[in-house]
Amino acid sequence: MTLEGVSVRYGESIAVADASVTFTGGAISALTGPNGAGKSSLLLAAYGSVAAKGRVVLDGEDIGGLSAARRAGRGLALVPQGRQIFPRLTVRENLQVMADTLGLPGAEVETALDRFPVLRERARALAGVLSGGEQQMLAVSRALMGSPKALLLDEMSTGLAPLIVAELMDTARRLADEGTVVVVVEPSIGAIRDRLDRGYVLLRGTVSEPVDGGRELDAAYQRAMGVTAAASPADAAPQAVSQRGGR
Ligand SMILES: Nc1ncnc2c1ncn2[C@@H]1O[C@H](COP(=O)(O)OP(=O)(O)OP(=O)(O)O)[C@@H](O)[C@H]1O
Repeated sequence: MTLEGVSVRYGESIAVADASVTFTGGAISALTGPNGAGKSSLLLAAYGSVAAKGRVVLDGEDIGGLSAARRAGRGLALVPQGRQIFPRLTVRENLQVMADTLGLPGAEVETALDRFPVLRERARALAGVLSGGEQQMLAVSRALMGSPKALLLDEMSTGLAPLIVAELMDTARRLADEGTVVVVVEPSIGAIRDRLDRGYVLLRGTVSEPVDGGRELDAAYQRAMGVTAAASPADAAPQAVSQRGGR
């Protein structure tokens, strides 16, 4: 999946500045950077939840002009920050809503319940009473309905116990191994860095060169932040790049 020249503005303020980046299938890619750097805005722009300029190419098709619902129909899935499940609906009903939205058969709800054993056990519980980790599993399982080509996970690990994060990353790895584009966005990648194939640092709306390996990405992030402290804002942003290819 390729984002080309994506920009997001909120009034006068520029959250994402002409970002170009390719996330390939078969790999877990990360986007990291400090709070307010524009990470969520870039994901929301890709998903179509905020107005943005630029191209969003998935599987060779520019879906940048489509609504979020149509992008979902083309195979793009987002687990937003805060999960955004329906707290007053049961686990099963949350999954049913997605099945209805995407026009999927009821069997897909059963498949989604079986993706994490805890969802099957809590199928009739209100989603709002689930623990944070259980809600995240529900959000991920719901996003995977319809077998997306690309899965965007915004701050998936926030507030979760290491074992839950590990289970979610196992799922991410399985998806990547099947060829799915998996993108995790985290302000701190320490807990998952050994699970990452490559990544990018986002500073003030500008995306860095790709960095191979989670440890290397962590180091690049630290360096970028060090440079920020020592130099002028214009010097601080990593070099923007334009890449082509990928899914
Ligand atoms: N709906 C909005 N209206 C106005 N400004 C916004 C809106 N959403 C985000 N911003 C601003 O855009 C900038 C980028 O925000 P964004 O949430 O994309 O950053 P982020 O890197 O995801 O941050 P965090 O790690 O804290 O979630 C910030 O300055 C933020 O205040």
